[in-house]
Amino acid sequence: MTSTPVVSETSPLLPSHENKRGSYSPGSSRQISNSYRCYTPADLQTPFTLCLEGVSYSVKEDRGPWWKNTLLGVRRTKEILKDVRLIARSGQLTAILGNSGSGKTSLLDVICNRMGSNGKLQGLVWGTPGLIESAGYVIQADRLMDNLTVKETLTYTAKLKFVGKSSKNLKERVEAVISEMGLRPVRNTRIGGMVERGISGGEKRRVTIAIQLLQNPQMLLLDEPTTGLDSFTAHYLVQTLAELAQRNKIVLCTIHQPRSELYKTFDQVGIMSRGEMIYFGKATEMVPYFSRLGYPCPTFANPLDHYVDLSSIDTRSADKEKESDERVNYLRANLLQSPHYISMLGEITEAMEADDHGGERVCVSWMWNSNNMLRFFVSLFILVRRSLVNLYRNRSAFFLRIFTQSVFAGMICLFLGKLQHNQQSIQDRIGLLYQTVAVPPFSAMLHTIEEFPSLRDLYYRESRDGLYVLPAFLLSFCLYTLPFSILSSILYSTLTYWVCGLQPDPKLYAMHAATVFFLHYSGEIMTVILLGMMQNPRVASSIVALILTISGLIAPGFLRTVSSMPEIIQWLSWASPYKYAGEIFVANEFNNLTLHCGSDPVLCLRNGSLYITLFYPGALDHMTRNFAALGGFIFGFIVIAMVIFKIFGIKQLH
Ligand SMILES: Nc1ncnc2c1ncn2[C@@H]1O[C@H](COP(=O)(O)OP(=O)(O)OP(=O)(O)O)[C@@H](O)[C@H]1O
Repeated sequence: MTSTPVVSETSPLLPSHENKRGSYSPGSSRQISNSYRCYTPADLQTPFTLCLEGVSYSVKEDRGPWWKNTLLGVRRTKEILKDVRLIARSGQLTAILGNSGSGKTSLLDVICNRMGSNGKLQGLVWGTPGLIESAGYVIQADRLMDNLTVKETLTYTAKLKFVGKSSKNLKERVEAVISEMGLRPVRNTRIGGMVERGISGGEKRRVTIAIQLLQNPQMLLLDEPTTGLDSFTAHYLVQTLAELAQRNKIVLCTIHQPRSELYKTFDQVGIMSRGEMIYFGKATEMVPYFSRLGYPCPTFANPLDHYVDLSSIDTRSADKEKESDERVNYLRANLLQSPHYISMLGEITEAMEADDHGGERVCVSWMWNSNNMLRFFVSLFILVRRSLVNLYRNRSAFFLRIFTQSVFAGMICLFLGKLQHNQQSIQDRIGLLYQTVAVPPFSAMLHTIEEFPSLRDLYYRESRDGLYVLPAFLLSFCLYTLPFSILSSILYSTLTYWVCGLQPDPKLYAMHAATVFFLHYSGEIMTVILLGMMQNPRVASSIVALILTISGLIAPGFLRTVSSMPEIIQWLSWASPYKYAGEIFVANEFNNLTLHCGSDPVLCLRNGSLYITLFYPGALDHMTRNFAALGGFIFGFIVIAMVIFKIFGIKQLH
């Protein structure tokens, strides 16, 4: 097996997990070389082979109450895969079956090097050079953008995947994949979501598979591709997978409750229990094999279902568990001694000995072979455009993004009316400014909570597929929300400022609107930070709401003068954008504001500047500092978001 190296180093923009990819597992007895070799698809030789030799995978799991885990470090090791051996060759469709929790998904994760960081892998995952690195992995859930059509979904993915390729080539590839997956009739139909119906569940699965086929992988791994589909659609999908395999690909899928006819569609079947293989071999030999062991398949029973049940551990009672445990041990022991399994072990050894790459790590060059800077900016542009198109198609969300703040503003205007210049109007002004500090970040949070989680989950999948890197994703979200933030802030400010009658000076108005924008935008990014830490949007929104409410209470000084607050709270207020925004609003509005005294000339504030002197001393001199601080907060929040996503990593999605 020879191949031509094309690029000798991986890209610095490559996500860290990409750099770790290699044909050899950490526990491998073969030596792992530090150098990378890169291949173009043309270098990937046929036939392709995937071998697993003695693969065991375990994770550290928390045990007992959290405080014990945290303080005493009590963790137990959980074995997920035990001594798994298998071989799959191009042209074969292999199905991995097993009851829930038997380790099917973990097996695919291990093959594709997508295990979590708390896992320990032993044994060897070996593939023809470039095979594993270029593999397509179809996860259980369809993470797609609801409002894009099938063709648009594939076109955007192709653009992200093949930066620098001509649009004619991309179009051809997209059309080819659409035809391959039988999506022609729905190519211009929207994907659809919970509210607006689009293509069917089976078609969504096909789109998810089509995405992986864009790069024409030689190996396709699918985690339960038929889950949630009716039996006809599931059958049709598995037939498609068999056709894909016939095009010289390795297709390996885990599957739940397949129809009995599918039994003949699979070339190989693996049945797992407790992380061990109970059967691995040709599908057609499965029934005779189990029959020889004394477990014939009853007439009219689905052999796949029957033998999965047979190899499952029944935990309903201690007796049943013991009995099923003994049966599974018996089946496992027999598999290890069976002639077809022993001959497969020989094939594994033979396939790996034919490898002349000596354990070097490989990468596939076409994923990252274009100029990195160019790739970064092109992916940024595509991501922004894709998000905008997706949002624009959802008219209600699109208009809400622009006008929600204006509705708030309208309510405030209705409530306050035109502000007077009497003594009571001081209170009215402070009330208006308090709302102006509180509303923008809150309304930004509402939109981000609605839109960001699905984009984030898409990022988790697409970055694992090597489409783009974290900075491109986060910056694309910042750029995508920027025009909405600007527009809705201008609308909000214009309404409240001119209808309520704040100081009629265009320069002061511009400063007021800019401050509203800074607050709105910082609310967006603060929510992104929380959504990077927490998967559950409800928890994230509660925490953001709490932070915003507390900040609104203590930082701008509208409810209680800052100087009269306990010192610790005064210090805390420095960490909130509200403090700086509050000062700008007050300085803007109260400076040289003429106020009438009415009937009581003694208890009277004739000039707003006095209000500033009393309650916001120095606010007029701090204007530049305050604007710089607001800009700094936005920059800081973006940096924190990057760090948070780095720390919390790319979630494993199934
Ligand atoms: N990172 C992890 N930490 C702790 N336990 C894990 C981890 N990954 C997998 N497991 C456990 O390993 C076992 C096998 O999980 P896996 O998802 O591979 O099963 P499965 O056969 O795909 O199940 P299903 O058919 O329900 O999806 C389960 O008990 C699961 O809880």
